[in-house]
Amino acid sequence: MQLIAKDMGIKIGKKEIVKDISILVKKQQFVGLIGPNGCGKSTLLKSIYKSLSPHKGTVLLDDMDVLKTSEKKVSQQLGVVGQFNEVNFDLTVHQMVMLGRTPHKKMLESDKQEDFMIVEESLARTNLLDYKDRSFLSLSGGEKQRVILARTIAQQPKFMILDEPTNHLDIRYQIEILSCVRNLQIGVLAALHDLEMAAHYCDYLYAIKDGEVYAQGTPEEVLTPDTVEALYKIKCQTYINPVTNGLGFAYGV
Ligand SMILES: Nc1ncnc2c1ncn2[C@@H]1O[C@H](COP(=O)(O)OP(=O)(O)OP(=O)(O)O)[C@@H](O)[C@H]1O
Repeated sequence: MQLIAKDMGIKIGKKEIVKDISILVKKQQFVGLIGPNGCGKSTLLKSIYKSLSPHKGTVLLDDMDVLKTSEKKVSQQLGVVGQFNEVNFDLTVHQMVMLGRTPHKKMLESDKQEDFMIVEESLARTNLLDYKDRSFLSLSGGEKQRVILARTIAQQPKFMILDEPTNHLDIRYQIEILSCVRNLQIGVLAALHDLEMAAHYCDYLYAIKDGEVYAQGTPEEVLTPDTVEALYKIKCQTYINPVTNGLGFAYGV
């Protein structure tokens, strides 16, 4: 599915947090949002997945007008892994991941064989098969994050929004999770802080600064020392990472 978020403007109180941003994610593209803390990435993503109302703008998933479509219909197509995933009630990991099937069910419809198979596959993809009977609340932050991703995979979305999906994850799981998402071969829009990960996984990047698009293009076009220095107000040099053969970054203040 293709996502077009056009002319998005978002105010919180009187403050304009997002000022006229347009984003395009072509079919099966992995697009990243980068930028310093507080620049408006989460706010923009929330407005795209209907958790916040923009004061202007349009969001199209193929020809579905997301802002004018019911949440249930949107969630049959759009999966979200948000930044804070705390829940107050306890469920097993298996039950949590089964919740991902909800948008595809009628009210009070019970779980079918197909749902169990999809949940099993989602647990396998996220390396969680051994955790399925564990209580969600007993898990570490990183394990919880993987369960939320498994739940979103079980939803079988055609497009995914990820807000800092690798928060809490150690380096190995950061790589595993982003590879897992990439392998889904669906359109993805993800806010990422790690620039090496962004360079490695993203086809296209939008750099956000003060609620506006400061730069956009391929990772090589956007992640130049000048742009990184302007975004984060640090010193930066890029190099070829000898392990990944991708872009590497050296930082200093
Ligand atoms: N409910 C709110 N009330 C007041 N200000 C808010 C609210 N939500 C967000 N903001 C402000 O909007 C700005 C953008 O926040 P946002 O969470 O979108 O940034 P971000 O780029 O995702 O940052 P981070 O990288 O830290 O997650 C921040 O200055 C934040 O304090």
